[in-house]
Amino acid sequence: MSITTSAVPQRKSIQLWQSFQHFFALCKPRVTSLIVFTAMIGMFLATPGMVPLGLLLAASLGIAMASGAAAAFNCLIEQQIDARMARTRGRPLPQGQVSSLQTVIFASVVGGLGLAMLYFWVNPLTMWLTLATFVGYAVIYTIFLKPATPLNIVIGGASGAMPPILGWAAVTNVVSPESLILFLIIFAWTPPHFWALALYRRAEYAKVGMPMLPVTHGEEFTRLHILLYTVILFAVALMPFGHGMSGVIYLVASLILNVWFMAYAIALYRHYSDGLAQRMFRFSIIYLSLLFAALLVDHYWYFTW
Ligand code: HEM
Ligand SMILES: CC(C)=CCC/C(C)=C/CC/C(C)=C/COP(=O)(O)OP(=O)(O)O
Repeated sequence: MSITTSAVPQRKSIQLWQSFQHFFALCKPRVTSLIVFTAMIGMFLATPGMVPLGLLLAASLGIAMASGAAAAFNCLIEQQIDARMARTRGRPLPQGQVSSLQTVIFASVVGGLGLAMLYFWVNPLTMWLTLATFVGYAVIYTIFLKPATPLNIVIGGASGAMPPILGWAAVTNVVSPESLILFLIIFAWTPPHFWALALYRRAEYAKVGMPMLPVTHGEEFTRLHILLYTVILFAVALMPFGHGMSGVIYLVASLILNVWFMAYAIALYRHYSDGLAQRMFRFSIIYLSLLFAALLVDHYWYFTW
């Protein structure tokens, strides 16, 4: 008797935990984490001192919730396509772990709460910019650009590049030239980041009819464009130093990371292999994380000493 009564609540709590995991997965948590990280760097760089803790928490959580909700809408809209690609068929919607209606309710509640938090506890400017970013990714990129043009990720990349602007606006209530420089870094980084993945996943994108660059213009053309965007990224990544936003620590870190990224782009351009494209994609994430971490270390190093 005691075994059956204790087994029921235990099963319930396991089910609850599994549901939480499914909804959490809809938010693309690893991408959202890096997005929030870049937004937080925008907040820290916007002030010489420490960001007030309450503001830091409210802005980070609000941006995380809006970003997670945007990702959930993307999963909802693309569920049929996701079901046909090996990389994405394990997601909660194609697996039937959550329904479309549940996803709409979840994304609306989480996104709405995130935006409300930004409006009331941060400032209206940050809320409006985050809403524009949300629409840019969930609607303009996902519904219109992605199925229509190989420039989808170049134009749509503007949404992914917004978080430092959001973070900066959260602290200062303005869109500053410095935050635009951080935007440009992510904007120039997005094409090599995505096209490296699209190269080794090109057969899947072709199968589902997504007009990604390697599908529409071929592998060699894509490799050349990865290289060209990496050159642009190199120049843009030096702008924080050139503009006087950061010092020698950032300059050295940036030079090392950019030479490394460039080495990948050149190697990929000269001799293509799926393995190399995969390594470059993985490195792109390390690159952006470390570049933004270097901005932070540099900022507080000079502040502290
Ligand atoms: C339009 C712009 C972008 C496109 C098209 C894009 C595309 C992708 C794709 C297709 C993946 C693979 C996901 C998977 O295998 O499930 C990925 C992974 C990733 N992206 Fe992006 N991305 C973009 C912008 C960004 C931005 C702005 C960030 C962060 C600042 C970011 C961070 C990441 C991270 C951290 C991963 C690894 C996720 C994991 O390991 O599960 N991406 N991206
Ligand atoms: C409100 C706010 C801060 C929003 C941030 C916008 C956002 C979530 C940008 C990230 C871009 C992203 C996850 C692209 C993945 O490409 P994809 O969706 O084409 O990849 P998939 O094929 O894996 O679905």
